Amino acid sequence: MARFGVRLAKAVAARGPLCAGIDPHPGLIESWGLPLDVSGLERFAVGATEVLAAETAIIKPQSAFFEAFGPPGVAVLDRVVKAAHDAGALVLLDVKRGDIGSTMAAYTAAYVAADAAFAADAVTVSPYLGFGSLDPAVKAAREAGNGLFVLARTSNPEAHALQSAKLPDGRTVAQSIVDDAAEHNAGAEPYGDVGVVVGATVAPGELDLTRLNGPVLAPGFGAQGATAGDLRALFGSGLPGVLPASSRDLLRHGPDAAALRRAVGQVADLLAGPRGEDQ
Ligand SMILES: O=C(O)c1cc(=O)[nH]c(=O)n1[C@@H]1O[C@H](COP(=O)(O)O)[C@@H](O)[C@H]1O
Repeated sequence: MARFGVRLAKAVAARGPLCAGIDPHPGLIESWGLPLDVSGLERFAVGATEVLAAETAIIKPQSAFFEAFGPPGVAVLDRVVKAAHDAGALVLLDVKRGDIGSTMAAYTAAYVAADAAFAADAVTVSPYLGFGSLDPAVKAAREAGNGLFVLARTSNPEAHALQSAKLPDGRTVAQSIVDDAAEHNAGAEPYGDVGVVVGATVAPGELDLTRLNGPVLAPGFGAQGATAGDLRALFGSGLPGVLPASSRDLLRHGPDAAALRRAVGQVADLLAGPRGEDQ
């Protein structure tokens, strides 16, 4: 199997950069007229995935909403991963794992090793036990042709104090994470397998991504207030390697499949700009 970076670039070239989030919030499940139980979760999440994964390059199921239903919810998450692959999308499992290296190795076996229990193409990981603690995951993901997205500068307002704090060498914590990811991606074409997460809500100029040579997941687009214009101001007008991610703002258009598809098309138009620049 080709490397994750190669597979992702190909999928984005074919279907555009939008990453559709599958976040089964209780309020959304109910707004789709479904019961707030595992059957409702399954109809919501698999139904949304079947539509969105046929339209987008990459789907990002948020594990927390499935875990909230206990083991049967996690079984639904597994079905979502399979449904996304059946519809031709890559799967970025949003689990935000991060632990000491030996425990990371176990998470790797769960998500991104060659014979992982969940067949994700990539997962979100947290570097706040030290970027080096992620090394077992980087190694195993690479060997399996999979990828990682490392939290660098997240979209939530609480993130600033910690992630924008300065290290003794003058860089911010977030910049040091981007730089560590860049080392893993050096020389890879079209880009490497170690992406970073940079919220679409982050102020332009805070980070230098020029050496990253990896994909950038940009959540916060839509429901958290960031616009296509904000994305262009933050990442440049071509948005190279950037995957704007939206969950609630897409899912609220369901359960009607045609309405969900239309919502994806509208977002794609906004991202393509320039007419939607300020919307
Ligand atoms: O890693 C993420 O996906 C993530 C990082 C971040 O900085 N901010 C952020 O909102 N997310 C996730 O992205 C999704 C955002 O959902 P919406 O705000 O509904 O589009 C949620 O699943 C969050 O957990």
